[in-house]
Amino acid sequence: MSLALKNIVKSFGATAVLKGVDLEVGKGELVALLGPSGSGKTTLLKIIAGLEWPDSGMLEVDGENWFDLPARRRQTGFVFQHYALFPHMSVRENIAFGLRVRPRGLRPARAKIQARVGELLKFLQIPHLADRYPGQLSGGQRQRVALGRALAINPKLLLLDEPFGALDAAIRRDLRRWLRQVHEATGSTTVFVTHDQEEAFELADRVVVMSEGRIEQIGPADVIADRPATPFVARFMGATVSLRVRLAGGRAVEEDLDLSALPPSDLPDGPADLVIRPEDIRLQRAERSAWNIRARSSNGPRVHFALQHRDGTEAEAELARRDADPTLVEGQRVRVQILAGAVFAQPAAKASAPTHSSKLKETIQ
Ligand SMILES: Nc1ncnc2c1ncn2[C@@H]1O[C@H](COP(=O)(O)OP(=O)(O)OP(=O)(O)O)[C@@H](O)[C@H]1O
Repeated sequence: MSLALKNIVKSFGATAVLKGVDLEVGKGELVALLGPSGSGKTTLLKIIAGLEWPDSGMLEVDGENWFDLPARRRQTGFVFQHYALFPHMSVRENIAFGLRVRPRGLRPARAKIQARVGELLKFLQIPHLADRYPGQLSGGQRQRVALGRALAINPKLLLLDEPFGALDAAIRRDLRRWLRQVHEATGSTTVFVTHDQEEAFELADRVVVMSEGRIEQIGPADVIADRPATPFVARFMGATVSLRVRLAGGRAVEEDLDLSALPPSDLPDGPADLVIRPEDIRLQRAERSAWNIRARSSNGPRVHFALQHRDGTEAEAELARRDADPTLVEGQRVRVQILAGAVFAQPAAKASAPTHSSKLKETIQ
């Protein structure tokens, strides 16, 4: 099935949590909702599941208005991080639960339920755990059972909220691969929530980046990483350095920065923000430069430089230890070369803010 959310608005009291969300998910697609804590991901997922209601907006599934359907009729399977397994039920009973509580008329016969559970145990590679209780399982095994419980009803739509959130990194990686295989085998349309970029990028066909109740960008992982649509997405992807530059004839220019490696931009001339990953900055000793190294520190394989311009502007660079010139020490003046970065026109209100070289000019005058 495919789903379309249209202009979803939701507030809790005075707090606007979703501010007009539009999203389409295609049949069989695996989509990740990615964003910082509080951006509205879980609320959006709950609205799709029928566990929360929006103030306004539409949810169409295969063209049908789902806001007319109560949660139990929506045939969605969900795994929420805090939606624990029933501790007094065995694995087999937990997986059967969703089928046993289906409304009369939709509930399969007992033998059918047993057969479906047997099938799922095999599919999830956990038949040996069938008679254990949740308390006798590892975290990873519990998540497999939780997914089994969600899949039992043959959901039209699978909704997962931080499904591997509480597990350690190695188990998360294994489960991710496994979930991708499960998704490919079932073909179910899946929406999952995560704040872990790696998880979103490895698993999803498309990633939806959310911030403060809005969608900032929707796209495949490589497009989000290489062509962030907004400064927020660029920063969220690790571009933590933001510098004011000027655009002139499609090129970013700034007196004290070497920007020659940046591709041309099609933005109009004028002030702009250049958003850069610290690892895309190269430094070279240059005694007359306006930039100097304020601090150098290291975290094992990486060396981190805190940089400061004469006008007070700050930036940071990070290099692999083997690439870091040992003479680049605190107090050293350096030429700053930007190898890659995303350029954004400044919003009109901010357009009059000085670039660091114009601030510098004001200081000199
Ligand atoms: N039932 C509720 N009552 C009041 N406020 C709520 C409720 N549920 C969520 N919120 C608020 O709505 C905002 C968005 O919450 P939501 O759980 O959707 O964000 P999220 O992006 O999933 O965050 P996280 O990654 O931390 O789970 C938060 O500010 C949260 O405090």
